[in-house]
Amino acid sequence: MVFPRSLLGGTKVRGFVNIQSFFHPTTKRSITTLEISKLKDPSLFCQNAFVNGEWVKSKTKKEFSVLDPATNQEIGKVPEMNAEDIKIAIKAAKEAFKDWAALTAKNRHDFLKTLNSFILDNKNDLATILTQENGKPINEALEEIKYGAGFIEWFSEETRRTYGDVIPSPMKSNRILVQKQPVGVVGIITPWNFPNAMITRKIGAALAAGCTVVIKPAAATPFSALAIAKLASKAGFPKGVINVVTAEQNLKEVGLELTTNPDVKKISFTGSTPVGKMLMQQSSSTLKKISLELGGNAPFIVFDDAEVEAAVEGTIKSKFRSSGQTCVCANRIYVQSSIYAEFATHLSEKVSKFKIGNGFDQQTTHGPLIDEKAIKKVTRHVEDAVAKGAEILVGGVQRNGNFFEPTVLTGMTSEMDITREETFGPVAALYKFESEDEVIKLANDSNVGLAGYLYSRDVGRCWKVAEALELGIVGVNTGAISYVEAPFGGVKESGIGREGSKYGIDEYLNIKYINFGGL
Ligand SMILES: NC(=O)c1ccc[n+]([C@@H]2O[C@H](COP(=O)([O-])OP(=O)(O)OC[C@H]3O[C@@H](n4cnc5c(N)ncnc54)[C@H](O)[C@@H]3O)[C@@H](O)[C@H]2O)c1
Ligand SMILES: O=CCCC(=O)O
Repeated sequence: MVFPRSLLGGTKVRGFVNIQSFFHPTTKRSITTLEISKLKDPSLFCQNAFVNGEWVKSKTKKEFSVLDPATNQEIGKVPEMNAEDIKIAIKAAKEAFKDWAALTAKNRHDFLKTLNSFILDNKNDLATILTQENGKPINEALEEIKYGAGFIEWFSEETRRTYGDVIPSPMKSNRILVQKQPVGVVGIITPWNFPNAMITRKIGAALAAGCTVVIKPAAATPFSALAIAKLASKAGFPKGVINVVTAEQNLKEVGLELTTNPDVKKISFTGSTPVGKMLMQQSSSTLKKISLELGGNAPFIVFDDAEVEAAVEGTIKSKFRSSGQTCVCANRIYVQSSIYAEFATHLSEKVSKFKIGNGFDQQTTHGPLIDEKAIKKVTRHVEDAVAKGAEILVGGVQRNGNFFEPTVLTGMTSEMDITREETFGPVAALYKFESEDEVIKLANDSNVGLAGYLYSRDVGRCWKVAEALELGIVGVNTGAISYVEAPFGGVKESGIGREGSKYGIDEYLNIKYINFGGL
């Protein structure tokens, strides 16, 4: 069920917002328009998988369709691969590994630097492919392409800094040497919400370290991954170093092959916590190294000494990026009681001005959700909250297809589903709190710990609360936290390992200790 307009009281909800202004008529654009048909370089739109330097179909001869989430129109088809196909890709990556790992760091730097410049040269086409398959507004897609290219550039530089150590030995005749070596073939599994950057964040580090990769992108967004492979192939990467495999129905057997094949030495996964746990379990059979970037349930805390306008801006940045479909999106917004009403009013005013629509329309500020399943989850969260006493200040309604109105809820309590589950949609849920100790306790009352945010002008409080939060990432007086230079990752059930930053490359390196004697 979705909320009928009558339940929301016509065009006004609690005197705040004209919800009619949400609807962006251009959402009704012709479903025959496919922006990918206008690419400057049409060869970037690839409908085959990429294995051992070749564009291939599946042994199954089957394909699956990829839909534009804004219109549900088919964009194209990619191969439905099975375990046999994946074995071939893994074998290619294994064969390529020896030579790739043996290159000098400077050689690998040069390959990655070329890929970085090819991505930037083609950023408009890559953004078009991304918006077509993911739905996010074109300018946001462009930002993602630049963010994604940044990881390739960053790790092209880090490859030359994989330093070892010489450690003082307890023996006069010996020296303890530490060398870092690539782990081998890496299986990479990525989600649909950042179809470009979640791949480049991993392959940048893996390739820089000297590993080769088999990438399995999300079934909803394979074209961004295949476009990266096309550019890598144009950049001259040797065959087998980068492979991209695709699957939808055969997901389980493909995942099983990647996680149990003894030639894969590491799994790097970004996605939901339940799938991450399962892949970790499967990977234990061959004891693979593992990195997991999983779900979050970000607390966003606004103390009464914060600048309310700045906190509202930060909330919008954090909560509504990609229509709420990021792992670091604010999920529980805790506002101190004395400024709660003021904060809710300001936030609602801003949110009511958003324009939902097709990502290719310049007026659109927020695109569709990825699919019907996502709409159902958001709807369930809103319905559950309302049934348990929350009030809708703005939105709360599904529009046509995969569009959901950006929503602000007040009167949230711990019993509501949103408190425990990541909504992954455009719902700002406001909770009232009284004291610092209380809000730290509430924020930490979660099985996951990826990102969180706090706003206050009291420096002592900022330090104390930031250190007390059980999270991998804390934004203090900012709603933006993602940079290639910063370590990205969570604690608790949000995952294992860090991506980006100077730490990211270590996830793809083994430490070898050489006891050098006879001196
Ligand atoms: N921590 C991070 O850096 C980060 C970044 C982005 C997204 N996420 C999380 O990702 C989730 C949303 O993404 P999603 O819905 O695509 O997650 P998901 O776990 O359903 O899927 C992620 C990837 O895993 C694949 N997959 C699913 N089942 C599989 C199986 N049995 N074997 C092998 N592969 C399998 C999917 O095809 C996809 O490629 C959210 O929970 C979000 O918080 C985390
Ligand atoms: O969705 C999670 C990753 C988004 C980011 O890198 O900021």
